[in-house]
Amino acid sequence: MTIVEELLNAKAGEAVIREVDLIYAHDGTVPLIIESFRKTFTRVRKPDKAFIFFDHVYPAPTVKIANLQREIREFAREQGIRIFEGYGISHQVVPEEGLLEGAKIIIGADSHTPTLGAFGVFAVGMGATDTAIALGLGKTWFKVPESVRVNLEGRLGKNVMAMDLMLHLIGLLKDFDMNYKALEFFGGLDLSIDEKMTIANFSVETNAKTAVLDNGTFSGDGDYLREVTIELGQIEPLVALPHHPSNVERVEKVKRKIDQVFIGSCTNGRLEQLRRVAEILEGEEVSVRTFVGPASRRIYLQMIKEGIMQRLIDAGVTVLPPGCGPCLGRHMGVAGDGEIILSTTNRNFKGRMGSPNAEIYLASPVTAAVSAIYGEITNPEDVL
Ligand SMILES: CC(C)[C@H](C(=O)O)[C@@H](O)C(=O)O
Ligand code: SF4
Repeated sequence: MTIVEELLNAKAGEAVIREVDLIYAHDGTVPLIIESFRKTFTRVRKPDKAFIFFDHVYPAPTVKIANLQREIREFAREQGIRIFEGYGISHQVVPEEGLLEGAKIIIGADSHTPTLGAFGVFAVGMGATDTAIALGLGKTWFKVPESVRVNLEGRLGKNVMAMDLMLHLIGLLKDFDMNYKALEFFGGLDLSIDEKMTIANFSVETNAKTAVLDNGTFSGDGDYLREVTIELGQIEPLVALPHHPSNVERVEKVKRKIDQVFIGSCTNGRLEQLRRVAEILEGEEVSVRTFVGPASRRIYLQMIKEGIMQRLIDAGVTVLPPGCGPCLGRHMGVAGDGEIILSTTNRNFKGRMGSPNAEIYLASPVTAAVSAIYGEITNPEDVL
């Protein structure tokens, strides 16, 4: 069986109905869910298994958003659902706050819900209507996806991160139709959970339905659609050029002056990544505006304890409150016309971070940190 078949206890291609162990949504999607929910239901079936996170545009920057957030608070109160305000990005806070305990099948009203696949669970993103139905019924239907198997061998080089591995993989799969397929990763067991979450998170950009990493308990002896083996030691620092994450190039080939750097998000805003950034920036100074957004409050606190915060601030970085930050171009550092942004996030579509006339390049936190010092996209292998 593939991992997904094991988790859903059914063969690929079958349609199954399953109880959902955990359902979550955020300030960006709850208003639509409420609208959908009210058409059919009055009560959330399992309020203790449902959670709301304020992470996307928080604290509210406009009256309109403040009012939407009031509506969400009211709905949550009425239904007995807990809201996590100011805790950080949902996909990070769910495991950090222990909400994943005992859960195997998870749905989230956010496309990056498969981030949780790093923990060996089946986690998928759903739209507002499907999420509303799952909230009302406590269960939902799935078509069991077919899987592509990725074998990770060896170790990443010292200046290479999980983000580079994923840029490499998205390049490899560029012409392969990943629609409604799952990515299953085997090997790489010595990668930290922070980096494993980057792998599961970025998998979404290949168009995969979900991703799951073997935690050593799965057989992985199923029928895979395709098998890819990646020698981690051979991966070089990479960058995604505008306007798609699969538009991958070796960093050394991209000489581009930049206006802004953002290091953070559910892709790369965890401790392992921010520790690397702080090591690189220690005693240095950034030459372009640089924002660092910790993915959660716990990470933020740990940054203070470990002296990461001090080193970043000394280097001229602006540290943002925990949350999505400028990742989706709604607040806290939106891109202006003609600006060139280097970001450790997962999407660089036109207009994603603000102006449609801005250009967004995606890279690892290591590449982003050295580039922030030099003010242009810089190969870490040349300078570290
Ligand atoms: C706003 C939200 C619905 C969206 C998503 O689902 O992914 C966002 O998190 C993103 O990264 O584009
Ligand atoms: S950090 Fe970015 S990619 Fe992640 S949930 Fe927020 S907006 Fe989506």
